[in-house]
Amino acid sequence: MASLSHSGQDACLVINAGSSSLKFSVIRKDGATGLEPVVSGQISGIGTAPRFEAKDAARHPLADHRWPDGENPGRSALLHHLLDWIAETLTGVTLVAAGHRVVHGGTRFSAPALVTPAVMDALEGLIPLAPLHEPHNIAAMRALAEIYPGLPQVACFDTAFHHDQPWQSQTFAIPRDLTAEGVRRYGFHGLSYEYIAHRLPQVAPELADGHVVVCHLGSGASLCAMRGGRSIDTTMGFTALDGVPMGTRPGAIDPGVLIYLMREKGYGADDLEKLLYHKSGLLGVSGLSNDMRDLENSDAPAAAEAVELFCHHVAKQAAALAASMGGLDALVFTAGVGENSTLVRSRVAEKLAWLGVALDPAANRAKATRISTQESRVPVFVIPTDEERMIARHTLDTVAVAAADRAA
Ligand SMILES: Nc1ncnc2c1ncn2[C@@H]1O[C@H](COP(=O)(O)OP(=O)(O)O)[C@@H](O)[C@H]1O
Ligand SMILES: CC(=O)OP(=O)(O)O
Ligand SMILES: [Mg+2]
Repeated sequence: MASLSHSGQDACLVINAGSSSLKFSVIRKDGATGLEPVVSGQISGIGTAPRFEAKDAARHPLADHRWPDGENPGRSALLHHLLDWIAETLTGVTLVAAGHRVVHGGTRFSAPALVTPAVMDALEGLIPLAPLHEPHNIAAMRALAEIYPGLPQVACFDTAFHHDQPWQSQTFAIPRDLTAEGVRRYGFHGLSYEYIAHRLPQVAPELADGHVVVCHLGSGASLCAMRGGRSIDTTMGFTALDGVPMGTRPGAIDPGVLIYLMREKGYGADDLEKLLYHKSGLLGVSGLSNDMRDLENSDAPAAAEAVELFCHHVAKQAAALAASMGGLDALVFTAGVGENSTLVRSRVAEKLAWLGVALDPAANRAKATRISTQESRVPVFVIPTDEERMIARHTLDTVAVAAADRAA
């Protein structure tokens, strides 16, 4: 077992439970404002072929473990594997806080919150709005409370970044009493978009006030229209089902389909939830896999069709978001698929050529930061996201404010 000794260093543990992954990072404060990862990694391929990888600060491998075929450990076993590994490996690091990505904050949470039993109960109430994520976010909080009693924990919300969007981006065309109850569009992947909003001015200062569409394409996928670093509109809505197709979710679907399935085929709420969260998207269309890598490596026509449908909707939504904010000055790709799939980026860009998008194939293959040609009217960037860094920053700030309040 590798051991990392960083004696006397105060650090923040970050847990980010996505739909196909469990990402983590231990991040220490470096000077007054800097943050430096001590160790980071993820369990990817949850539900298909789980793999645990961890790297030290210099990105040298510390762990790489795959479970044997047929042994498919559940979420809870994988979380405990991860937490045991962290406890055994990180000797000498003093954890001063833990931060969690929490997918849904509902109407109550629009900023990071210290985790208390009452907060956890409130988050339990949001499980029906994010069944693929919220239970795992809460499970990580409860597990850490047992292993590290007294460690301050902070919930950082995916919905918070979208909180101040214009009303027309947040409102469904339904009776106002339902809107007032909170049946509205919230948007997700906000920690990722917030990180990109912070990185973009460093990568392209001339775009500080530009109209930017950010494509967060992972196992869950959404797009965000951003101007001046603020969210103007996004493709996900009340839940993380809306928008573009994903690993196992369909994206936007005519609600009439759901009424048809209920009336004519006897579907109940649980059947619909299974269909929409677990059996649709790339998996449903290909009949093979929810993982973009498997589809790109397959010769099956249905795999190619699934990739094509995904790219079709990403391009269509990018154009819709450009209309929503009144322009398109740059396009950004991020997250698992956005950062790694040359094919998806190139297909999406081809479909947006009429808007002035032109990729440089060599730069695209090389995963350069700027992948468009010099002539492209719309520059295109690949910017790796870092939700964990965003969570660490919010967590340490929230804990410091709480300590100052107690001292006052
Ligand atoms: N080299 C690659 N080529 C294509 N797709 C990739 C590659 N590496 C990762 N991916 C895709 O990224 C997805 C995971 O993205 P990620 O953002 O980590 O997801 P999430 O956080 O939603 O679980 C995988 O399901 C896989 O489809
Ligand atoms: C909100 C969401 O879909 O998250 P992820 O992409 O991490 O599954
Ligand atoms: Mg994710």
